[in-house]
Amino acid sequence: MDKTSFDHTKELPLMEAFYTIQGEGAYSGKAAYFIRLGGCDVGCVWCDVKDSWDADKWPLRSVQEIVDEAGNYQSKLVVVTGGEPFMYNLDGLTSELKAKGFHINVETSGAHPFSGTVDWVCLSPKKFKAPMSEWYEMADELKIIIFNESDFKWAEQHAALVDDKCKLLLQPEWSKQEKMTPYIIEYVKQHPKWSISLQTHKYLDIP
Ligand SMILES: C[S@@+](CC[C@H](N)C(=O)[O-])C[C@H]1O[C@@H](n2cnc3c(N)ncnc32)[C@H](O)[C@@H]1O
Ligand SMILES: Nc1nc2[nH]cc(C(=O)O)c2c(=O)[nH]1
Ligand code: SF4
Ligand SMILES: [Mg+2]
Repeated sequence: MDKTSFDHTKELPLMEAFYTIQGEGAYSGKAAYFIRLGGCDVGCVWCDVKDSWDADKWPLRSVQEIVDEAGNYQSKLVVVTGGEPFMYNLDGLTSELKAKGFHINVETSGAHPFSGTVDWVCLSPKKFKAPMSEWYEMADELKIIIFNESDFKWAEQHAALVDDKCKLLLQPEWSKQEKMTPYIIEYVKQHPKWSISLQTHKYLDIP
């Protein structure tokens, strides 16, 4: 059966959902409820959540249940991530979250079309499957993962496509952070339109 042949507005494959501190990007340090949908076809060699890739591994959960559980915590900030959340039509999930008063941030590679209603888009383009063009004008932050030195060029190519208000972030790939962070520091000093984003949750040892 086609993995995506169900009504996405009613149910979605949920890998995990957890209340934590946003570790990355502009909202770093803010308490947030994370909804991690299963399924991704982008195939980043360094992905830190490869377990998410096979959507069939994760149970379909009703959108209503997912949203109800989000309501059990103090923060009204939700981060929808994955896997690649836009493999699915997010109209149902996001409209239910909005109805409950959530501020919705999404983490995406941009490799699939946009759907739903969201408040903040973190676009993290991947060489393995580049973003669709519609994402550039929607991005509130552009978060480029620096795995090797060629990624600085990749970063600039994407910075040229987003609009002026978009925050520009360089984030070291976790396994390469000791090697690449000094290059990122120097790059940001030379090109101050960029900021460093660290995966602070990994340093804090929280989810
Ligand atoms: C796991 S992805 C899920 C959302 C979406 N598939 C994406 O890639 O944007 C969440 C964020 O983690 C970043 N990320 C994944 N693996 C990483 C790693 N090994 N080091 C640093 N950042 C990583 C991604 O670039 C993305 O910004
Ligand atoms: N604390 C925390 N912050 C995050 N920011 C983006 C994450 C993700 O995997 O999408 C993530 C995550 O997995 N944990
Ligand atoms: S797009 Fe995101 S979830 Fe998919 S492989 Fe890349 S980092 Fe992992
Ligand atoms: Mg993560």
